[in-house]
Amino acid sequence: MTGQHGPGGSTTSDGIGSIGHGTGGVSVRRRPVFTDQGVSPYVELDRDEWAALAPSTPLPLTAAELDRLSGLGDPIDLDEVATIYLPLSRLLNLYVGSVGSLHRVTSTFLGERGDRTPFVIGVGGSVAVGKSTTARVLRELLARWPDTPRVELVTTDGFLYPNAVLQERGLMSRKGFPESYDRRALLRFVAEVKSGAAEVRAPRYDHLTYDIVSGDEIVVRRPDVLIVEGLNVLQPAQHDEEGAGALALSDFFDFSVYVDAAVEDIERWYVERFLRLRQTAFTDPQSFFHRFAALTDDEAVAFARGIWNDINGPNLLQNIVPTRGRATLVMVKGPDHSVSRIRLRKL
Ligand SMILES: Nc1ncnc2c1ncn2[C@@H]1O[C@H](COP(=O)(O)OP(=O)(O)O)[C@@H](O)[C@H]1O
Ligand SMILES: CC(C)(COP(=O)(O)O)[C@@H](O)C(=O)NCCC(=O)O
Repeated sequence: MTGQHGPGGSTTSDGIGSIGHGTGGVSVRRRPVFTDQGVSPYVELDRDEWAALAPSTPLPLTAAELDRLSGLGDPIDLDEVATIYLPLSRLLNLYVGSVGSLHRVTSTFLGERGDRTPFVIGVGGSVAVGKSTTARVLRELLARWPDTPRVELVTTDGFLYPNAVLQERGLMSRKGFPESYDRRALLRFVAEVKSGAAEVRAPRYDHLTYDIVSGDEIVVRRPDVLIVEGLNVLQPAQHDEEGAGALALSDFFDFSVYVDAAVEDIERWYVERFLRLRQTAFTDPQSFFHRFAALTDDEAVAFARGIWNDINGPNLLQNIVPTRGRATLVMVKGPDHSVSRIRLRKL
């Protein structure tokens, strides 16, 4: 995947653009991205160009808060948050304002009371690319903007079919593939939250037992922002037997982020996380992976690579990468997780 990010190709010249409005008002040259298919809808910014958009607001997170945020022991550093994630939260904050105005215009036109509906953000990408970390950082940052104090984060794993169903359908080794989810239930969930329903419930997945927790639920109560994080959030609509067009989950997104990196880096992050979990979560006798806690390092690496090669790698290439061009923003990470480039949809 290296060198094939986003709608592809190298960047060429021209166009002027600025995010402006509280980002320092920087005016920078923006270049349309040309691909084999023609002009892409994205503008591409390298790390420095993006960093120049950082607002002058003081960093609203303390080191202690960041510690809490980090995925599994690899804390994201404060500098990365200030440089990359804070400007992104400002852009999202501007979108929240604009989408709210549009919504009010529609309500006025319809002669309705303009109740605010949650702003919905999708965060997609491979297993182990850093979706959860990105989503958690965005949740903390967005909650600090005055107009979006209530931010809920939901992961799509709650909509995986329970293991018993996956086993019955021969899908246990396809966990994370689109067909391993109850996609209708997921779509209904997001549509209900977006429609402003007072209380919407989702099932909960437990990574420890590797299964849906029966009788447990996540309850979402009219947040200002809902972040939906998962492998398949940008999948196109499923068509029914008659071929009639259905809605895609992303039809309910006001903004979406695809977290991208080279496949070899993501595989390494997956193996490293597996090794860390072996020393922590897997030592719990309740863990689905408990039997692997006693593996030697070499055996554990071979086992994690096996899962990557059989499940997560093929899912990334077959199902997830093809959805990248549907995101509003593509965040490209280098080998150390630092963001090297950002593509933002302008057209
Ligand atoms: N920005 C980051 N800086 C440093 N480490 C990160 C960053 N994002 C993710 N990681 C680490 O990479 C691994 C995968 O991240 P995670 O957010 O759990 O991925 P996903 O939700 O996509 O499976 C974790 O071990 C996490 O700590
Ligand atoms: C639970 C997941 C499918 C991720 O689900 P998501 O929240 O992205 O919908 C994934 O983390 C997973 O467990 N995949 C199965 C292969 C593996 O054990 O890595």
